[in-house]
This record gives sequence, structure tokens and C-alpha cells, in this order.
Amino acid sequence: MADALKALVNIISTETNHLLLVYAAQNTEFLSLNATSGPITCSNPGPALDLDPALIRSRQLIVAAATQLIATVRPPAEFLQDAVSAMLKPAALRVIIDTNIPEVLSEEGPQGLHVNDLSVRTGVDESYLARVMRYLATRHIFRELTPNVFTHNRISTLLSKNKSVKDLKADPIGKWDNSPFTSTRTDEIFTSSVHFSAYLREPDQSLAPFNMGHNTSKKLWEWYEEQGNEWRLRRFTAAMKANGNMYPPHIFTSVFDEEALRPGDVVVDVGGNVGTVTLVLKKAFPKLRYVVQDLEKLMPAGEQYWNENDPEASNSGQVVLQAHNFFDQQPVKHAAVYFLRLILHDWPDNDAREILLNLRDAAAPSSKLVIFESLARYTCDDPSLDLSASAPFPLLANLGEAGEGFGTALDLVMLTLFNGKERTLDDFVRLGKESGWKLERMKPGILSALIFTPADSAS
Ligand SMILES: C[S@@+](CC[C@H](N)C(=O)[O-])C[C@H]1O[C@@H](n2cnc3c(N)ncnc32)[C@H](O)[C@@H]1O
Repeated sequence: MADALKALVNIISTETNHLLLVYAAQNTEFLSLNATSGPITCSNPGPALDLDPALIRSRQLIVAAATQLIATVRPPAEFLQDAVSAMLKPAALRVIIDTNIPEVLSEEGPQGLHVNDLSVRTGVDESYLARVMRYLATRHIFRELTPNVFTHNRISTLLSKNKSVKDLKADPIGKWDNSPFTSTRTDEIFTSSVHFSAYLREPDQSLAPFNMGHNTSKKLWEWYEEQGNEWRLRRFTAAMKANGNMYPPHIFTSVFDEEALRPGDVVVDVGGNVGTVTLVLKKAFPKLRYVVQDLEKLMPAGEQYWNENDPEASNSGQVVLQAHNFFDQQPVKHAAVYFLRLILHDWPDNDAREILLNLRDAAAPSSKLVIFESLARYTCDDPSLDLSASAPFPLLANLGEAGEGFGTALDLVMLTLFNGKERTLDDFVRLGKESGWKLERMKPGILSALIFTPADSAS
């Protein structure tokens, strides 16, 4: 055990030194947790080095070792008590989001605000606020400067929608633009997850835990279309945008770099929402043509997005927004690439197969199918994966929360909302086989890229 503890500390020390050296070599400050200088947002999370792909492994190793160190040294009862109380985090965050506290504190600046004043600004009793804020500050979200005076830290700043409180109040639907992914997680996903156990023990009683949580037989997307849910749809769309900005662009561009695409080739973003990935690709490959497909109701948001970000692209027809249900026949035939980001995990296998079959029917022998999803990984060694990426002793093979925290959480979110799932490499190969696609190659990453060719034209 002493060996394991020492090894964990050693990993933290070695990798931290490596990070500091790289930052120093580039004259970049390693921002402290309390730093709030500069407009830190989902799309601008700080210095470029913070998202540098070359440093991802170091960061993951530090987090993997630190979380394992905590699990090792903390008394098990304490550790479990923390785990079973985890639902309080989204509950507390939802109070913060519902009462516009991130925006109130942004307006106040670094001197922060006393809970008495926060109470006046939000209408929530100061003693409630003090406890919720302290719960979060204890977990490094917000900072308590002096007793009962709270301000932002580098993490809580991300909760802000970067709008004035006055603007938020004036536009209860539009207020969710720029909303980070936290809002949906702390609301409909959180509410649905309460029914998780009942659903898993008797899955036939409903489509997904979401349906039990919201007393509806509709799928999430259809439910979003109900009158009164306009703001939820707007918020989900905003979360998708924030999600889009969360992934380093090279994840998407590096795949297309390696494909021999020619000017004018057509790339279809299937279920592309407003087209955040397409915008990244269009910047990197300005000579390709793009079609962003999603449901009819997403078209106005898509038009607004392109008007704001690249009006010329949509005016010239280089980027076309197309209403299309991916369970219908694919209207764009023989595209060079059909890609889906974070789509298949929304669907159980039979639906995922149908989506891929429709693309296969439209594909030319030279077409490629690219799927961007996080790949589910075992916590123990997987003999089918490259050993060069294996984790150092004594870390979990998937680097635990550092490697798969997001992926395993997303897996259960998908289960909660849609009875969907994150898939292993084997799952994808099988799904491809069943729908006429053969896996050509796979690029691992925080989102992996799986590149398929039509099965009967592959060598
Ligand atoms: C998880 S989001 C991913 C969006 C986008 N690919 C991205 O990564 O930003 C799933 C998307 O699928 C769309 N969608 C759901 N059902 C659909 C259907 N039957 N046909 C087309 N799009 C659909 C939703 O509107 C939503 O935009």
C-alpha cells in the first residue's frame, strides 16, 4: 500500500513539474483557482495552454492520481458519505442558476457581495443563500472572501451567461442563450435521474427514466416542442453550443486533414443542431461544402447561429441548413463524408442501426462515415487496446474520473434521458457491420473518431 501511495504522489509531482515547465517556457501564467481576470467563458476558458492537446495526458494523470489518492487515504465511510450526498451539488447549483447569482456576482466584481445583499438581489432568504453558497465554495465553486461575502472563482465564472441581470429578467426565454451545460443537467436530467433505479429494474414501464420524471410518453425532443417548453429547447440548444466549444477543434479537423477531400466535396453534419462542428470545419477547410441537418424546429436557431458567426457561408450556399429527420431517407446522396457527433449515444441499438442504414443507402462507394463519440472503456486492462496508452501503476486502466468521468456520466445521462448509451469499440464495430459499414480506423481522444467505409467497397 505504501508503494501505491508513493507512486500516486510521484505521478502528481512529476506531471505538475512538467506542466509548470511548459507554462514557464511559454511565459504563460498558470492561473490559480481564484483567478477571475479576463473573460473566462466556455468558449474562452483561459490561456491557450489550458486546452493544449499535448498537455491533456499530464492533466489527466494528475487528476487520476489525485482522485485515487483521496479514495485511498480517506476513511471509506467518509468517502461513501460524500458519494451518497452528491445529489446536493446539482440541487445547490440549480438554486444558483435559477436566481441569477453568477450574473449578480459578475456585475459586482472581485470585491464580492454579502449574502444580505445577495438576498436583496435574488429574493431568497440570506440564511438559505449563505448555506448553499458555502456548500459550493467548500467544493471550489465560488469563493468566500470574508464571512458571508462571496465572489467568483475560476470555476464559478463559467456559470455566468455573460448577460446583465436586467437583460436576463427582460427575456425569460432568450436568457438561456450562452447558458452552460450545467443548466439542463441540474434540471430535467437531475429530476429524471431520481427514477433511475425503478426504471432499470423494470425498463418496460416507460421509454426512459426521463419519461417517468416528467410524466410524459414523448421523447425528450418532442417534449421540448410542447407549448411552455420553448425556454427549455432554447437552453438545450445553448448547452449544445457550449458543448461544441468544449472540445478542442483538432479533434474534428485532424480527421478531415487525413481524408483526401477535394474542393467542393460535400460534408453532411447529420443531427448537427445549429452546426457548431461544421463551423470549426468550415474555418479549417474553407473550400468544402457543408449541409447541417436537424429537425425543423432547430432551423431558426441554426439561421441565427450562422448569421452571428459566418453570415457569408450561409448566404453563399456554402453551408446549407436542412430540416431532415434522420429516420427518413437521407436526401443528400453520395456525400464525401457523413458525420455524426454525439448522436448515436442518444439512441438504443435498434434506432442507431436505422440511422446508419439510412446513411448507407445514400452513400457512394467512396463515401466516409465519421462518428464522433466518447468510447466506453473498461476500468481494468483491455487487451484489444494499444498498450502504449496504458496507465501507470497504480492508476485505473481508464484513468478513472480523469479519463472516463465525463464518459461514464454521459453514458448514464443518455440512459436517463433516452435509454441511449455510450458504446465500446466492439459495440461500434458490430453496429457498423449490422448497417453496412466497415470500420476503417479509429482515432482515440476525449471524443474518439470512428471512420467507416461502405462495407462492400472496403478492401
Ligand atoms: C446531442 S445533440 C448533438 C448535436 C450536434 N451533433 C452536436 O454535437 O453539437 C442531438 C441532436 O440530434 C437532433 N435530433 C434528434 N432527433 C432527430 C431526428 N430524428 N432527426 C434529426 N435530428 C435529430 C437534436 O435536435 C439534437 O440537435
